[in-house]
Amino acid sequence: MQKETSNPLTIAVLGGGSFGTAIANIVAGNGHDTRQWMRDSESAEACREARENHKYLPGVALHPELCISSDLQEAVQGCDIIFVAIPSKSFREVVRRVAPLLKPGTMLISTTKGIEHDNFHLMSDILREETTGMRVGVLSGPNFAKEIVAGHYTATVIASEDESLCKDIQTALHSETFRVYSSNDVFGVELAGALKNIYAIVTGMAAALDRGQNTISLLITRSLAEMMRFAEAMGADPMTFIGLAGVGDLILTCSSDLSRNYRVGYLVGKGKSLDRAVAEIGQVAEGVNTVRLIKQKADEMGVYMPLVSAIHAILFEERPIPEVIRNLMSGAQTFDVAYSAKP
Ligand SMILES: NC(=O)C1=CN([C@@H]2O[C@H](COP(=O)(O)OP(=O)(O)OC[C@H]3O[C@@H](n4cnc5c(N)ncnc54)[C@H](O)[C@@H]3O)[C@@H](O)[C@H]2O)C=CC1
Ligand SMILES: O=C(CO)COP(=O)(O)O
Repeated sequence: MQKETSNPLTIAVLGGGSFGTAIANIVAGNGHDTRQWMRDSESAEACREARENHKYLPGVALHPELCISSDLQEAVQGCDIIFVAIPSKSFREVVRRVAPLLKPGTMLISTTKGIEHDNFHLMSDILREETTGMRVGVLSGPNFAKEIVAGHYTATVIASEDESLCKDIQTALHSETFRVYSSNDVFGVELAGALKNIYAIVTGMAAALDRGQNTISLLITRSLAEMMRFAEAMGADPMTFIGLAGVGDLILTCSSDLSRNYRVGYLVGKGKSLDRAVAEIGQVAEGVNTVRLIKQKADEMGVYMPLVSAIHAILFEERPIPEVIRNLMSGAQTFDVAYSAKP
């Protein structure tokens, strides 16, 4: 359905996958001049002709006014807002290509829940490093692309130190079924989105091993404790983790096989190799790389993250699952809640 907007903007979405398509459909539906860029001209042509992104969101009609292009310059020219929905592995390469094509003051919004391979740069770091004079934000929350396009009531978070950017993104994305909350803790929101993928692998594995709801609840709650402990050690605000981008996305991703990360864990739990599981899913599962990076960082900083160590041991150290579970269950029994509202 087309919504009238009093302030139509020019918006590009970079990335031809499921989340890029979902975001592009929302903003086009809100009456903005919207272009979706995908690198492959054949895929762009197929989406244009069928008015459907058959590979990533089969059966979902693309908005009639959404313009799909494989020409980067055409897609981003004159844009007020650019959403970057490119997997972390290729994020820098795409931002570097797009940087010289932007007008000053463009709002650049990452939707990517990952950490750059081989270093510890988050996507907003890359946006700042590769461009000058742009306004940067991060979008993250409990947001399965498939449920967004199906019109399920959904909320997300826009994080930026730039308050007016937050307002503009809230207005551009808000619809009858989509709400956008704001935060000024960019690092916390972004870290939460990346970290929760690890724990979705863990709970997917627990589901494959036929563990019940007690186990899932234990895992989700202790995952949150670990995420907050790590966030605090890294200088983020742990309270951000009790919001939509933290516990909201953690519950979502750890409870549903719509999550690719959960499915990786499930397949490994059923005996498949990690490579086989990733190949079978055929879409990005950011958590696999994030496990490696967080394990390394937590070890360097001396942060206690038993679930990260456990899933790392299973995925990358060829340790048998029963042995890893035994170790986890025999670890020290400490305080439940380490944070207190009392002064
Ligand atoms: N799918 C979802 O429900 C959600 C995904 N996200 C995040 O959004 C990011 C993107 O995810 P999806 O769209 O779901 O991934 P996807 O696997 O569905 O699609 C990724 C897209 O990126 C493109 N791509 C890969 N390398 C590229 C390159 N070098 N240049 C240009 N394009 C390239 C692929 O061709 C594909 O179109 C991920 O970091 C994910 O964590 C965030 C919220 C929800
Ligand atoms: O981040 C997501 C939902 O909020 C999607 O999770 P997956 O990348 O595991 O599919």
